[in-house]
Amino acid sequence: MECIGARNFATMAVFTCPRFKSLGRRRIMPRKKQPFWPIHMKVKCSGSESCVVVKEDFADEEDYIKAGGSELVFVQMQQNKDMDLQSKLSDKLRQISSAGQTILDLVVIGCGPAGLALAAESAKLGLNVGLVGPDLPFTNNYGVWEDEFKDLGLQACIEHVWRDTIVYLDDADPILIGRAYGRVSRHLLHEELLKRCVEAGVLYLNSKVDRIVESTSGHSLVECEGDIVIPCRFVTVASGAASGKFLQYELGGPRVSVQTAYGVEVEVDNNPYDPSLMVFMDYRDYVRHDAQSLEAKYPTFLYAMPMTKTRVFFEETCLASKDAMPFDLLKKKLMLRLNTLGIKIKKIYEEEWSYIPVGGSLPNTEQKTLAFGAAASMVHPATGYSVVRSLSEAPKCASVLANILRQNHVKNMVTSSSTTSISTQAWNTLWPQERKRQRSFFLFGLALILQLDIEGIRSFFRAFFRVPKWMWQGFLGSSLSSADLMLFAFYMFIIAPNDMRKGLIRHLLSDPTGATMIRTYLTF
Ligand SMILES: CC(C)=CCC/C(C)=C/C=C/C(C)=C/C=C/C(C)=C/C=C/C=C(C)/C=C/C=C(C)/C=C/C=C(\C)CCC=C(C)C
Repeated sequence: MECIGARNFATMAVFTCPRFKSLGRRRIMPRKKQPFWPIHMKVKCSGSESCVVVKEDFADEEDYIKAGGSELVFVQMQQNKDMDLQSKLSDKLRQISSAGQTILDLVVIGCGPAGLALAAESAKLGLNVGLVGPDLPFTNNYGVWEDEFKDLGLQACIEHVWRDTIVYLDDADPILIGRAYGRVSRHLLHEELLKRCVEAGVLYLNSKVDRIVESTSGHSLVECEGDIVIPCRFVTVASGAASGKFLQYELGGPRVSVQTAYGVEVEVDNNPYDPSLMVFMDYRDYVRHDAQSLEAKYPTFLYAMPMTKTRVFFEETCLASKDAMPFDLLKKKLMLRLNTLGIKIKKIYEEEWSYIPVGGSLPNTEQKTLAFGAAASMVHPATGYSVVRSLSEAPKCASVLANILRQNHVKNMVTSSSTTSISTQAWNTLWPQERKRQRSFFLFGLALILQLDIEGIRSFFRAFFRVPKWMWQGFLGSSLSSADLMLFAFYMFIIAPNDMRKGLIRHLLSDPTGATMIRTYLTF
């Protein structure tokens, strides 16, 4: 078995889409037309550490693309500490399901931040909760606004805080945002969420779900590998954007776009960035590309976290594009940028490839199976951020599930029609009309960004960061109501230069997302 030729396997997350067969130096993906099978391979890395490659399981490539458009591959190191905790949970659910007597209130599929948070919050409210998914640590380096993470009581999981955040759009005045930014330790966050699950009594099963079926008594049966079947009242899929195999999405919605990024955490000489400031976006030109070139087709920015003067995490990011920007190109742009800035890389600690589907359709809210996190289209379409929203909505979603179960007395009496109607109630709480209005606005914004070239993006963000702080903060944090978003739109319109104003009106009148937004706003 071969690994990707990265220098450090400890934290590398790799996401590829079918277009990208080659990542870094070695080819690890099955070629087109080969069947898609689950891969679970142990690989020897440095010393006693071992890596695991896991690929989601789909019937075929088409099925996979339908499910979310991308092929997901995670390469990561298993860490004993995290694994020990999960394994403790593991045995219990296996025992219960083999005894075949207990019907759980809720089974959550997926052990990422969204799945763990929802499982813990639901169990805290007294529900019998099972959690099923692969036994793996988190892979992503999350960046968050410090105040938002503090509000979630997760401050202790932030490993580095910058007192302020800066945006460079051109060589003129940079924009100081006036908000502290933090880097989340994925290990601490994982441990904290696991601890919450253990304390709340979540039952864990380290397995892969094959299918979800309905029993004649109205319960759902979660069929896992190894002939384990878990009966439950509710199933919630929280296994990320590629959860399409268990869910149906609305037909005719907007196409999924993609946010791609390539990052390196490095030791450098000549770092020009102030270590007390987090660089949220650096859109300055470092090399002039021919307007027709592939590089110009994908406007990118640098996202940089200077941990010290010499240790920095740099990430070249394409905010959104219709087709995923090739990773080779992202990497090339990053290296050219660093080179032009005179930054000399002395050592690479880790590399990160990030592929985040943004936009796309909402889940079909008539289905019985529920979804949460990226599987429930909770990724912010115009920014790609999702972890804070999932963590902050987990208690609300859990309390809705708990109330619905209580009100319907389904602990003693479940029929297929009652569970369908309680699923509808749960879906309506997750995606009420108000949320749909907000999302239609974000999708309109996403479609706008997609058609801008680098100059257009610069003037757009110049206007964006000039609206009152509560507006742009609320926009990024998905906390503006649909009415606030209208106010924000008018504000942007007023302060925008004339050509941007024309562009906004043209986009509103001609892009299908404009018509959808107006329709959604008028639906009550
Ligand atoms: C690993 C992981 C997880 C990750 C990695 C990756 C990265 C690094 C990422 C990053 C990202 C970022 C930084 C992002 C950011 C973003 C932003 C800032 C965004 C923003 C956006 C904005 C928008 C969209 C806006 C919009 C606006 C609008 C739509 C407006 C409109 C207006 C109008 C229409 C007007 C009207 C008026 C009349 C009619 C008069």
